[in-house]
Amino acid sequence: MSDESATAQQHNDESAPATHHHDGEAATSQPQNGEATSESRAQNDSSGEGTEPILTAESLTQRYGAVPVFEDLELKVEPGGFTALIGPNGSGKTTLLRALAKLYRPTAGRVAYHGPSVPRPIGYLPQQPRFRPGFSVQETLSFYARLVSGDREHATETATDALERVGLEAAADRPVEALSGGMTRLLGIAQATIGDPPVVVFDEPASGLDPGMGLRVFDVATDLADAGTAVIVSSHDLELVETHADTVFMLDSGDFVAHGPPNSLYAAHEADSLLEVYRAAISGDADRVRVRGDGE
Ligand SMILES: Nc1ncnc2c1ncn2[C@@H]1O[C@H](COP(=O)(O)OP(=O)(O)OP(=O)(O)O)[C@@H](O)[C@H]1O
Repeated sequence: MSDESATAQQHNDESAPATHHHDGEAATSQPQNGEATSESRAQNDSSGEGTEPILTAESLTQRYGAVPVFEDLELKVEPGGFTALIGPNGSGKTTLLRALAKLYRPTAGRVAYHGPSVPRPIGYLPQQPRFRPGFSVQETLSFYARLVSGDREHATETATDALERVGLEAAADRPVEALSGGMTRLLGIAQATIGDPPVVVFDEPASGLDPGMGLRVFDVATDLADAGTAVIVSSHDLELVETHADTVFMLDSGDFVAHGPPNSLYAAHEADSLLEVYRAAISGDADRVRVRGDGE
């Protein structure tokens, strides 16, 4: 299967059509306020103080030719934490998330998974999930379930559980090519959680979604974190991030320019919102996309 979101083990082509993929209409989504959930969770500081990390990046460096995307990044992710990665377009979020999902070998440094030995340690939602047309939502997820566990008998049940997790069960029989963008992303999230990986990495899961659906997606991620999964999410929606994330990493010019729980970041930057922190911490002209290697 070519979908990188499948087993998160050394796949390289995120955009390659997989054996299955998606598009969808939202099933009923009743947005919940993720803030209370986030607050009720322990404040996990991904600096790793006090809790054993489940995923670490050490001296992580990625270059394309001579052009660096990031250099010597250090990162620790704890079980049950909601970690958000934010930063300007082109700052390297997708590149970093794919490294964290162990989908490619970085130029230097390493990503290490320290969790339990399971068939699927890390689930991954690509920025633009695609599924092979001609299959229904249920068939698509059943396929992934068989792929991850090798268990044909329980594949349907596993697929149904994953669909219910994202509220997409009403679309179970719909062909994946007949799903809306939001439904497709929900299917991608369901796919990424097949096999209950201890770590999930979601690349811009709320991108292109209406506000209710975006909130729903972040609430699903919060539920996963509450259940003990280490959740790593990139997003440009700073409001969703500040109401859901335990820890924020702000990536800019190849470095983490801010890192910590939202409240700590407000205090450190004398800010009242993540947007204010973002404006204070991110360098340069906010009106222009900075292209790495172009004058940097
Ligand atoms: N395969 C590649 N070859 C060369 N350069 C690449 C490649 N993939 C990414 N880059 C460059 O690496 C930088 C980081 O890209 P990346 O997609 O990781 O950024 P991002 O923060 O996810 O951006 P966005 O918020 O726009 O999705 C960009 O300058 C991009 O052009």
